[in-house]
Amino acid sequence: MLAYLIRRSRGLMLAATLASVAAGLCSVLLIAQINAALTSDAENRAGIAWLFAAVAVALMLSRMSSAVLFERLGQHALAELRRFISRRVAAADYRHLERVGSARVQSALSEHSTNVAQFFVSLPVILTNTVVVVGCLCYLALLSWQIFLMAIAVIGLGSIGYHLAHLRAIRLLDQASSEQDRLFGHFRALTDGAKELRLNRPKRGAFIGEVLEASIDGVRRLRTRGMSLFVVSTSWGQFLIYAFIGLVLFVLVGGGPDQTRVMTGFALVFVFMVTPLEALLMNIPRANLARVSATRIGELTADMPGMEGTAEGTAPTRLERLVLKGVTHGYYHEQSDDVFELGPIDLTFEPGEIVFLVGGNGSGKTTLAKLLVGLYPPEGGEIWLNGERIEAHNRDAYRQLFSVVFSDFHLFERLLEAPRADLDEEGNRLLAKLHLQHKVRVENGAFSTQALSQGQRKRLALVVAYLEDRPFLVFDEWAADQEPLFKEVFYREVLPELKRMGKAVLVISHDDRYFPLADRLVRLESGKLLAAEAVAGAEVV
Ligand SMILES: Nc1ncnc2c1ncn2[C@@H]1O[C@H](COP(=O)(O)OP(=O)(O)OP(=O)(O)O)[C@@H](O)[C@H]1O
Repeated sequence: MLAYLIRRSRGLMLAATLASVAAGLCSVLLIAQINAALTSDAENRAGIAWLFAAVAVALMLSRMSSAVLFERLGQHALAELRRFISRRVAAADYRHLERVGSARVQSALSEHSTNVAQFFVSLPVILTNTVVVVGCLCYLALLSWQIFLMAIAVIGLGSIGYHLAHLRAIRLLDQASSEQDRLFGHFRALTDGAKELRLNRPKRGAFIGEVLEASIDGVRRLRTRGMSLFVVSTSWGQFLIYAFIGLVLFVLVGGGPDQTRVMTGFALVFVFMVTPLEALLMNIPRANLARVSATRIGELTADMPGMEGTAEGTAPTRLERLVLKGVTHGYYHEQSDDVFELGPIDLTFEPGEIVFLVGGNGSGKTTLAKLLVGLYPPEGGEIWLNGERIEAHNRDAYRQLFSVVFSDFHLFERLLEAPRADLDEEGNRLLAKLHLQHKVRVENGAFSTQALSQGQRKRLALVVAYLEDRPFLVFDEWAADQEPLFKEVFYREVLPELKRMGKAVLVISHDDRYFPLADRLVRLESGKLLAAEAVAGAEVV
């Protein structure tokens, strides 16, 4: 994921890296000038002063550009990631998305994306300071190669300890990330379940104390342990630096003729090198946190199969005949280790026909609707539309045949679905038909408000389905929360009007007094279509 982001903004990345490296080099040059000024005689100093001033200005400019460019990169990366994740989620296979759940997606879009963007803020610090440290080591090598080798040995020793601690810390941060994904689900429950939590004190207490806070604490504990390990390894690294400085200054530098020059050089280089080294040690953990988050985002999006056939096929505009031949679908329930099997289902739909799908709770009506409209590809059997078999490559085009109001429908702020010139006019006509004209208007392609009752919002969803003007409409218990007047309007006015318009309509319903209005009644029981003779009333199956 990080590599992908770096590739996406290669030019900016290169410029920012060059600016960081230039800043590092200028820093090292500056220390060399200071050392030269300390040990040179008066007449050479004027030349050194000009060089010093030039390098100081170059350092300021390169630091500025590197920080600005990396800030830009960070924001760019954040926007890019959010775009990327949103697109992947929008295009993901629906069944897979149901399994992943919204908490993981929310976590990836917010915290993980921010962590990854933070990587680009840490990167210039890491780059600049690496150059400074490497430059200082080279300068040390020029002053004394024995001490240089010593420094390398100490750095090697420090790195091993640092690395081992890091491996453990990253594992802890990874566990913290998984817990955090769960935590985002609990945050959602905090608002989605606001009513239930207020009405039931023991439930509220248990949820807050045992579920939410336990999860908050879990993230805190794992993060604290992970980050503490980083701090411990950072302190270990810092200790080694000072141990090395002490060793060189008090033990290794003998009393040779060059002693003052070498000692001044070392003292300067060390003092100069300590801050970059510390900055390096502090910023590597942040980069690692970004890596953990990037891996999470990578996992979420990589095993998110795209919807089939989104790029191909023109959407069908006509329905002549839709046939389900022995289609099946199964849900595996992990906790109870059982499977819900729907089908095999054989059904045919034609334009201008109102079909009622009825059955007890959990009999598989919604699942059958999802199969019919192509949200679930059939695990067995076939779907044929107008003599053409629906397969992976044309499934997305096939889905464009339907308008559905599911029982857990979502209303978008804008009426995105119907780019037509008379959208406002037609929308307001339909609102009036459903007695909503005094509550809400369609203005500039959007509903003026959504602050309505659930039944009223469902009427808005019906307006949207009308405006989409698709050949096949599916209503999943649309009338369930409507008052008797609107049940009458729905069953006796809306459905016949849709029939007259030549639409095929599948109505999932529990309103048995309206069953005789169906052209055909399809009854499901435990995932199986009931035999025709078992249903009284309208024509069956
Ligand atoms: N996303 C899912 N994951 C796993 N199992 C599911 C899922 N959705 C439904 N099921 C299971 O499939 C079975 C059928 O569910 P479905 O929602 O299709 O029934 P239904 O007839 O529409 O019920 P209701 O009248 O209550 O809406 C149920 O036993 C349910 O447990």
